[in-house]
Amino acid sequence: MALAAVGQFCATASVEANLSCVKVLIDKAIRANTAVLFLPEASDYIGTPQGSGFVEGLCSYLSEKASSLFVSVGVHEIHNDNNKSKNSLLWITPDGHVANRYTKLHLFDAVGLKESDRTIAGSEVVKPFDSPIGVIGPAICYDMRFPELALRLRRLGAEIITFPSAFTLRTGADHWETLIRARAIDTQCYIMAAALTGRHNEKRESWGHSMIVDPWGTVIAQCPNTSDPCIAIADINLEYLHQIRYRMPLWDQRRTDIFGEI
Ligand SMILES: O=C(O)CNC(=O)[C@H](CS)NC(=O)CCC(=O)C(=O)O
Repeated sequence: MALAAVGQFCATASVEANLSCVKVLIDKAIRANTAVLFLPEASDYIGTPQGSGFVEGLCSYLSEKASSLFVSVGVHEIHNDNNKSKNSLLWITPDGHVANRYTKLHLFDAVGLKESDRTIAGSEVVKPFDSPIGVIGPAICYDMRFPELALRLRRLGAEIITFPSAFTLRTGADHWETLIRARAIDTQCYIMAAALTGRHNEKRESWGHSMIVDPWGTVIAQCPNTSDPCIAIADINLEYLHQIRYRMPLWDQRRTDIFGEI
């Protein structure tokens, strides 16, 4: 049995307050004996940041805990181009070391938001990497609307796909659960969808509904509808995953002769 958690909270512009929330979530995940904690996109701040040192603070807190918890967290990373940042996902080992990083490929320029004004897009798919719960393929939020990325991650060996998010209220209500379950069903992967929730500032509010979906598309854990920091936990059962892939062998049936290799 390997337990994993998705964490949810309401990030604001205060880096320090957000770090405090994340520490609470780390404590909860350790107490629940989970192997990995998945945190939302932009866990360091939403809006114009006040303060800095989020990643350093998270890493040193985690290493002080001397637990076996791994953490996946979405943050803004400095980029030297026009004061823009990268929207990145970091994979942090229990000793507080950043061992892997993915930068969001698809920026959210839609429904009145323009992420590309302050963000540089990534330029590569990151090869899925080993973890105590299985092989993880990294992706972020709006990336989930481009199924070719999730399919590529599956082809490269992913058993688990991450979508740390900060979905808008409207698109969240209409699309969030459907998109996540569709990606789980078409990749036959576990999906870890940790999301920010609540009102971040006068302009932004997020949908929340952090969830874990299994490779059959069933929602097996979901955070309650609250702005308080909380986690949802599920068992990641790779035997079950392999059964599903064996009984419905989509990957042997792809018409690569017609559509090419994904
Ligand atoms: O802005 C930041 O600091 C952090 N990044 C985000 O919140 C991003 C870009 S605005 N949000 C999304 O991608 C929402 C996607 C979405 O809601 C959908 O696909 O419907």
